[in-house]
Amino acid sequence: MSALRQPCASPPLWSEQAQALGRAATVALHDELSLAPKPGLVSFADSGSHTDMDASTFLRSLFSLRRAFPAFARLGAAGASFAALEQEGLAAEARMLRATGGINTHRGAIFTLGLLCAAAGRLRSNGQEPTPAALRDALRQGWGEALVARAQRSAGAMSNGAIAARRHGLRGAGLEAAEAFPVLFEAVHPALADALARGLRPEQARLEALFAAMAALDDTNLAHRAGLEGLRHVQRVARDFLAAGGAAAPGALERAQALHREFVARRLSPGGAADMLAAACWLQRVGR
Ligand SMILES: CC(C)(COP(=O)(O)OP(=O)(O)OC[C@H]1O[C@@H](n2cnc3c(N)ncnc32)[C@H](O[C@H]2O[C@H](COP(=O)(O)OP(=O)(O)OP(=O)(O)O)[C@@H](O)[C@H]2O)[C@@H]1O)[C@@H](O)C(=O)NCCC(=O)NCCS
Ligand SMILES: Nc1ncnc2[nH]cnc12
Repeated sequence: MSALRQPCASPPLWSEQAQALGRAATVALHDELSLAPKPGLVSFADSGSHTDMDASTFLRSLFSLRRAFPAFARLGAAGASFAALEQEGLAAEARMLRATGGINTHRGAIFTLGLLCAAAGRLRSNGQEPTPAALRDALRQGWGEALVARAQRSAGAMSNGAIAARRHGLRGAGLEAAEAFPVLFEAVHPALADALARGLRPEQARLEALFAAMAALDDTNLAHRAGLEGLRHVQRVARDFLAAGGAAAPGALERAQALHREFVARRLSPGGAADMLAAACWLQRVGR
């Protein structure tokens, strides 16, 4: 057999595409990190409501994850089982924790963006575009049943998120995934896409998307730190911000900055909403 005919002489096209899908996830996490002001969250400006991490902790975490997201996309392209994705996710979490000295920077993001990369890899390997609708279908068809079973199994788990979800009857990360991320696809990504279509600058559009996430998500980080009252407060102020014209309104940046100060004073940190922003930035890059 000639060299040209040998199977696997060069990586298949979808392997390069998996690399691009995964790289877009790392870039999207950087998009999220670099947005400021961002109420209660870590940015290059400050550490928000956190005393154990700053932007350099997040950068170390990002660097440690650079191979994980292409791996998720390749697994998706190869038709991998949910168990294989979970194994990759746990290995990525372990690398993140080694890189950050045990601090949880991106556990939720590994889960959400990992699943999205896997779904996009699956689509690309079938010659399909990772549009929002196609991604939701691929998630449901590929791993929907396993995600539902996982959400039921983990209802008794002892993670911060599971405890908060149980105590307050919230839709945590597992349930969002089991329903193919309704908040991301129905609220956060549309807010980002619409803001860009209206001509807002990328940073303004990301601020709008972050507030859309804060308004709609049952963010278990908030409930863990500040109870149901803290979560509902954040959802209310986010809805008010959007109703007052959002990121395009005069004085929006000052209002976001004032909320940042208030959240820091109350130790509020919408980490789940930050993950939704990153996921929307990834979607904007790969699946318009
Ligand atoms: C499915 C898991 C993500 C586990 O989820 P679970 O709900 O059991 O609990 P947590 O371990 O608490 O993690 C959930 C993280 O998901 C983000 N999040 C919160 N609410 C939502 C929501 N409604 N929808 C989607 N995502 C949500 C959030 O992640 C971000 O915040 C973290 C940093 O916050 P911080 O304030 O520092 O929090 P902590 O250090 O935890 O506590 P304190 O400082 O307050 O004391 C950071 O992770 C952000 O990304 C939640 O934290 C998952 O662990 C799992 O099953 N993994 C398996 C492997 C895997 O990834 N598989 C992937 C493919 S199958
Ligand atoms: N920028 C950020 N600050 C704090 N927690 C987060 N979780 C995800 N992104 C975050």
